[in-house]
Amino acid sequence: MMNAGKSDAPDGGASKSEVAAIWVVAALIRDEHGRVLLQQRPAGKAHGGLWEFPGGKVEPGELPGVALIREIDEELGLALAHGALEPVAFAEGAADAAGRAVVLLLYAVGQWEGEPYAREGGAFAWVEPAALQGYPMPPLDIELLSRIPWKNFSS
Ligand SMILES: Nc1nc2c([nH]c(=O)n2[C@@H]2O[C@H](COP(=O)(O)OP(=O)(O)OP(=O)(O)O)[C@@H](O)[C@H]2O)c(=O)[nH]1
Repeated sequence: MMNAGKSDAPDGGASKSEVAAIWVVAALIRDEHGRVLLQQRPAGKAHGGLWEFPGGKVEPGELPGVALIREIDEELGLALAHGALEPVAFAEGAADAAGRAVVLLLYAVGQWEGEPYAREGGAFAWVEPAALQGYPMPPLDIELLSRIPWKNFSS
């Protein structure tokens, strides 16, 4: 049913034509022990100090999987295998005052190579799945975490 009043839809009430989506991709990377790689956002940036699934913005015209491979190489120096990316969950944020909404796509990474190092500074950590909730995260990463079907990823 159409809602003529103020909307509580994901666009936060902004007119649809005023909302621009930012597409962001993130990786669920696990090591041989089943631990998950988290990255800490640098202080001074939006959500600074919070821990997120590593990734970044999709560039205009770029395929999400290609963006994820690029971002993980740029940020952590890991090489992901394109054929081994599996969509897991997504989360969508309300538009902010500037009419900007974020759509965050999480991919499980079946195969990767290299040793992570923080190429752009900041910290990263390998975290047991049961301990992930102890790491303060931005809102959409919290949603993704709640949607991960862990039974599909038993080690
Ligand atoms: N991972 C994540 N990103 C979010 C959330 N909410 C939200 O607005 N974002 C925004 O989504 C974008 C993620 O892209 P990014 O990781 O490349 O961000 P960045 O600050 O390094 O951007 P930059 O490359 O322009 O410096 C950022 O603008 C971040 O603020 C959220 O809940 N989780």
